[in-house]
Amino acid sequence: MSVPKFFWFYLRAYKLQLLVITVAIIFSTYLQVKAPQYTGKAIEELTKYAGTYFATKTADKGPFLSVIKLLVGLYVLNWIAMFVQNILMSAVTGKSTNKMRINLFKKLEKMTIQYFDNHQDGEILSRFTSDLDNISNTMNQALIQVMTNFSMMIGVLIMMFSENVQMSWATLAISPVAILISAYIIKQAEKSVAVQQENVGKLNGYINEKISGQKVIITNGLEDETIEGFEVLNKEVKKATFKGQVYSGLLFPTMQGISILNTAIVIFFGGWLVLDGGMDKAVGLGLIVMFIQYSQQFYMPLTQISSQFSMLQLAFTGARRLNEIFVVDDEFERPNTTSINGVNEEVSLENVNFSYVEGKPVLKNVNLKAKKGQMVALVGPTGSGKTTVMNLLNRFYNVDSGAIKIDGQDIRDISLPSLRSHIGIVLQESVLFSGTIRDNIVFGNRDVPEENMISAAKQANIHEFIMTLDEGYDTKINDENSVFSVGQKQLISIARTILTDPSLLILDEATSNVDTVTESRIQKAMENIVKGRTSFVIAHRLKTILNADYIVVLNQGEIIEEGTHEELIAAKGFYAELYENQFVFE
Ligand SMILES: Nc1ncnc2c1ncn2[C@@H]1O[C@H](COP(=O)(O)OP(=O)(O)OP(=O)(O)O)[C@@H](O)[C@H]1O
Repeated sequence: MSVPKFFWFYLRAYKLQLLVITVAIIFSTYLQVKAPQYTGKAIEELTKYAGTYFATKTADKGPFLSVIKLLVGLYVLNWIAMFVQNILMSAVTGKSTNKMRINLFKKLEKMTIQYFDNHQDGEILSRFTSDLDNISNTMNQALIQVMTNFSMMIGVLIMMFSENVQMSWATLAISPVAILISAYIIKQAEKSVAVQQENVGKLNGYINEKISGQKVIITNGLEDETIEGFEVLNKEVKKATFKGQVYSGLLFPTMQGISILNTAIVIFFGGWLVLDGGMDKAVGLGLIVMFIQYSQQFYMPLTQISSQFSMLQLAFTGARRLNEIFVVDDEFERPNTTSINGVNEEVSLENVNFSYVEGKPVLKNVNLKAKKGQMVALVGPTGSGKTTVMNLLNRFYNVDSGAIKIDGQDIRDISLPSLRSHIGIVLQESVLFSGTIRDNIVFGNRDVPEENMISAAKQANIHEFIMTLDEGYDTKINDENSVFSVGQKQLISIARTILTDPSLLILDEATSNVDTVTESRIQKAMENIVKGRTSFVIAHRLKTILNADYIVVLNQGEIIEEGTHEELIAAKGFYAELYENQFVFE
């Protein structure tokens, strides 16, 4: 969608308001153009009145007062017209940008995990902040002024041509040059603004990343490097902003210069009309004075529009950047997908090949099967592709070739909502959302009875811990006093998953920062949650691996060994060696 189309998409619902705004602008322009005439008339009447009064000591104030009344009426009407413009524009801006914000968020919720993996959070966030702000500010502040100036220009054109056609053309002679020069400057400013917004996005991304990684920065003493990195990006923002400002700043004086040049042309041409064209001197002089004023009146709005251009630019760039998000592909769905009612026989990976980046295969011809109720442990060194298998099972990404099947049905033929409603996922770094523990456990399942929630928490081995908290299930997650450990967070998210009663489970065990008490709780919770469910576990603990029905060892995207623990030990291969060294894939 082009930028004008983008704006029209959001503004078309307010055609009536925009029409009223336009009429009000034309009306107030008319009043503004008219006002000098009435002011002149008032002076004229006042002079007449004063003349008569001084001569005769009596005079009629009536004509003067009626012009003054008219003038007051004119200003009041103009005030009303401007008030209507502003209030309506604020309403249209508020509503349309609100719709943009809603649509943007809705779009984010439909986008692929790939997009989030490939873009920094801050960069995405800056579309909600600076880009939307720029659009809103411009619509609120610059749009009415630009429209007013346009209408002024048209008004002046009409008046000029009704007075003298030859002189009008002389006044406009230089305007193509003015338009060409300003178009060039605007184009350059546009480029700089685009770079500026791009750089602001990158800077936001950087800040966001560093804030979330602050602990790592402090513990590794990386403060100075972090500041240096910030300064590099900040400098880029400064450079692009400056460049944009230079071009925008160039516009105003250039247009002023052209306007002065134009005045000279008008005087020269007017003089020629009188001297060589045989025009009456007094008429000619009046015409020159009139057109000098018109020339200034014509170039003034043109200059103002140009000076408002940098603001319009920011809004255009903002619209383009929002549009970039709207055109990103949604999650892939084949036509005519079906629903499933869970795993009834097995989940299988058949000749699965996958790469995040073309030419760099991450999974190579993977074949894997989990019978209903079985627990399959995925083990292997870091980067071997374990998380990728999980990403594919959940269809965060789609396989390049081969297929993942549930009961023989390709998961790409199952609708995403249906597939995901039967899959439960517990991530290594569990995410808790703001709100209470209760909110986090019943997440997305608000009508759930209290006893079900407590039962889930008991199975997840977290109920006892929650009961030791003063406010129990109503303890706020973001409360300063209740910082949960990684293990506790994982237990809460296990309770959340248990409550959704999935038939296929994907678990990534937490490895770090878990004390022994929490570790044994997690172990218990894991045993409870996998009971009776088909599950894939990225296992880091020996105990989990020993509990698995089947173990798959991945290395560089390939299955290098598979079988039960005993079988793998007997095979005396990669697994056996790691086991004997007590190095269990931590
Ligand atoms: N979003 C991504 N884009 C590009 N490459 C990726 C992406 N995610 C992972 N990879 C690459 O894919 C390979 C497998 O990664 P994966 O996360 O599946 O490994 P893993 O076995 O789960 O590792 P770990 O135990 O460290 O979590 C790695 O080489 C990794 O660099």
